Amino acid sequence: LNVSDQSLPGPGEDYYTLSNGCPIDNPQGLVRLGNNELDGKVLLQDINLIDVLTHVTHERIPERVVHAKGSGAYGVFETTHDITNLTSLAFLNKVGKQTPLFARFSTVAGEKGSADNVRDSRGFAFKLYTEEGNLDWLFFGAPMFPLRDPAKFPSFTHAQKRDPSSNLKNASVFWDFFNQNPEGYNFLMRLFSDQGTPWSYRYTDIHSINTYRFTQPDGNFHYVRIALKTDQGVRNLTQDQMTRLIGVDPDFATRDLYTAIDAGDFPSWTAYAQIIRPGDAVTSSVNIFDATRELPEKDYPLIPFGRITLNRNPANYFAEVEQSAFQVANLVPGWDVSSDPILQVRLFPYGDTQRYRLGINFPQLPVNRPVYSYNPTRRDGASNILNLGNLPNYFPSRYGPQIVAPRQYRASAEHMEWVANVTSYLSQVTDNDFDQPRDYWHTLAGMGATQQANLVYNVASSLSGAEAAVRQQTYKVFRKIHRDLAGAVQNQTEALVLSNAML
Ligand code: HEM
Repeated sequence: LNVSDQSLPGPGEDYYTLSNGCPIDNPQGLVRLGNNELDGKVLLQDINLIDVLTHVTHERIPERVVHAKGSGAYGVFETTHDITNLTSLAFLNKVGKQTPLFARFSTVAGEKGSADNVRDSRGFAFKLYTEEGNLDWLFFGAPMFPLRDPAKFPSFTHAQKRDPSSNLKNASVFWDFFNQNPEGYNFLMRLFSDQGTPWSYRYTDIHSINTYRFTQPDGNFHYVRIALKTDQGVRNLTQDQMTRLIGVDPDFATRDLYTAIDAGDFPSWTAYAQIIRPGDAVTSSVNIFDATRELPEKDYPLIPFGRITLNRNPANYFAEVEQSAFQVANLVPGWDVSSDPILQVRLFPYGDTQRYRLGINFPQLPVNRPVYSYNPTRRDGASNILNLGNLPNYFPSRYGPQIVAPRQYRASAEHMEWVANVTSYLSQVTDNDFDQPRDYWHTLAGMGATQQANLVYNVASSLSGAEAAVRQQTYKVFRKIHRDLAGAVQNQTEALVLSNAML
């Protein structure tokens, strides 16, 4: 008996059954007492009815607390350049090597049924099924994150979501959060430019944001940030195009990805690494462990090393996309985290929420399963499918497999020794936090005649929904970035407030 194969109807098996496989001829019928057309009592004996009703009432599982609306696809990572001098990652050890992967792309703040094309960040998660285990990449569209202090994550998440009282999105709360935490304005500048409303997932560049480490078995390592540049070209929507599109097709980005792959028009991204030598971390122009900061391409050029192509749609959305589970903690030899506090903290919540969302045995689900995994103490638990058969549940054991060649993961960790005082740390906002937003304001001017104006219009559309005190505070923060930007935002927002009041 192969318990991992689900039996689906085949030729000659086209009949309905109870959940135990017992054939039934009338699955829509009712077992009841009484023959009268309108009058009869349903019996508990109606096994089929009780089974199908209890199944439907148990259909829903918790949606992801963030990134709830998403699309998935299978594909392949192809190594295009030799970077074995930087990392021992097995899937990069030969030019031309192909590694299968599963990807899930998402919006961040909206619920599972929310519209795709809203102004929001985009999440891009990849599960690379490498020969040395699953490597998960959980990246963003923007090259920076709004936070560098992880304990702010729950407030940030709540401020973007629905008000606990009205159950409405609340512009005052959203802007107040960022005014209290202005290190996030660098991220806001991207969010409120047209980059915040990408045409669809296929036309978006992708960034690791956090600094990771490319490692070697001898303990050497390089810091690295990854950029995946879309081969389709970047394509964004204006605010008005977004509003119209959401009205016409709230699932546009989902449809765009699915239909492109279905038609054989496979989207792809070129993978680049930005490398920082360990000794350069302290002299770098930006703090490489600060997730609110972009790592400038002029200082850290993009080194190409691969291509991701998506080429197959999932057969079943719930089984494969909804139940997919990506974790920063899914590391493999040659790849490791850095001291970035956001990244360090991200090692914990993904597995934790997935144990709640999917149950303890979620790594056994086909989409999450690595090519090989073995630890005899990982046993039992709800809905266990594999459970290592008759192998002993302890180790080492004379009754189990004899492990002949233990492999090490993260060998480089052994070479990092720390002696330090325990401190309570909270980062401070300084003028430096406004230099990248200011640079971006100037960059927008070079990106096309309307780009600065679009950002101002996009901010005004949102900020005009906030209370006067929050608006005034927002103008103050924008003034730290650029007087022209602040002036334009103030004029347009207050004009919108006035015209809304007259409606
Ligand atoms: C303190 C910081 C962060 C925390 C606590 C956090 C937490 C979470 C949680 C709880 C989920 C839902 C996971 C699930 O239900 O399977 C999630 C999803 C996700 N996060 Fe984060 N996150 C943080 C920062 C980031 C950053 C900086 C990035 C990108 C660079 C990121 C990318 C993603 C992506 C792509 C997903 C969606 C995964 C999927 O498609 O299933 N997160 N995050």
